[in-house]
Amino acid sequence: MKIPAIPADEAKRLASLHDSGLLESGVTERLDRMTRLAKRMFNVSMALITLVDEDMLHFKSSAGYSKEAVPRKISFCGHAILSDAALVIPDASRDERFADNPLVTGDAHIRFYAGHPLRLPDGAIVGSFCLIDRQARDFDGSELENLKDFALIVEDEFAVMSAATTDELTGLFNRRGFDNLAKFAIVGARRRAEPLTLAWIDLDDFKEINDTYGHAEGDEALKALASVMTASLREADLRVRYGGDEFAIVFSGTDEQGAWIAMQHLVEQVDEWNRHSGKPWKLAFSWGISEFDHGGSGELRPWMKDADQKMYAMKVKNNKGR
Ligand SMILES: Nc1nc2c(ncn2[C@@H]2O[C@H](COP(=O)(O)OP(=O)(O)OP(=O)(O)O)[C@@H](O)[C@H]2O)c(=O)[nH]1
Repeated sequence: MKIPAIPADEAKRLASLHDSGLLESGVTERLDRMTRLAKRMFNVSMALITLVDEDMLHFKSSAGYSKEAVPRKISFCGHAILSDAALVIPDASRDERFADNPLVTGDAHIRFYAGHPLRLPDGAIVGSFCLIDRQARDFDGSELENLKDFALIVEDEFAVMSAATTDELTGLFNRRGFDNLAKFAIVGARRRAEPLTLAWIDLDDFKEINDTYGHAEGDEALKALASVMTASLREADLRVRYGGDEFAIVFSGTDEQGAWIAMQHLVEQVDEWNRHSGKPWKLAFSWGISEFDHGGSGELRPWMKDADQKMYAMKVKNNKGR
């Protein structure tokens, strides 16, 4: 069996996939309609929209298949993301790359596979639109064109999904993105019995930057904080501009102490930015952190409120009361 190679731009690809929020944003009816339609139209056992992360193949939508994920190492889609063109395997049992693959020899009994890579708007190939059948079959040129059209529609859908949850100015998740993704982060943390910590951030004296130097310069300050956040935090940390000069970070697999260390690092990086920015104003913020209470109600709002109140206490303490 041939294990899929790792793409040359893997780190960038994974960063785009994680930033897109697609892994956490759950199933959507519009994608399900596409896989159901493809399954019928091509008359195959399964039609899938997959996402390939570090280790696993995730099913963003699946018609005819009920598993949540399979290891990337044995996946067909791990191969499909390596090229711009579709990967077509008429009979996997006769293909040396796949003949002894457990998905071919085992219960899944895959014979035919056709997968078209799926790109995000920034060009990163994050998964594939694929058709699978339990019988060997051919796939002609017009079917290939149809498969490509399905893939292009899904790419448009990914772009819309990502635009709806992205803050245009900073590129971070927006309020809608936060509301969707934080709920998934809670569900995941509960399932894995892992800590989850929220940081709430509010810029200090931001109105003064706007009033003294103009709105465009205020926008520069918001963008600067976003880029320092992106550079100083881990890929898996969810970075959000909640609105105005309010930002949030969801630290997965991190307790309050870990989040505190990450926030200290962010404060240092912002200080460093201030030293070299050449701007007449300084970036400064107040912050509060709150670890998710697994024994509590499981609700998002009380958790946000707790982090916001701690942020506000810091603001008052620093004589920066609103
Ligand atoms: N430039 C710019 N300003 C914005 C944007 N959204 C909100 N604002 C402004 O952000 C300011 C937020 O007000 P405050 O929260 O009182 O700002 P502050 O001066 O940081 O107050 P403290 O939090 O008490 O330090 C308001 O002046 C809004 O007009 C934006 O997208 N761009």
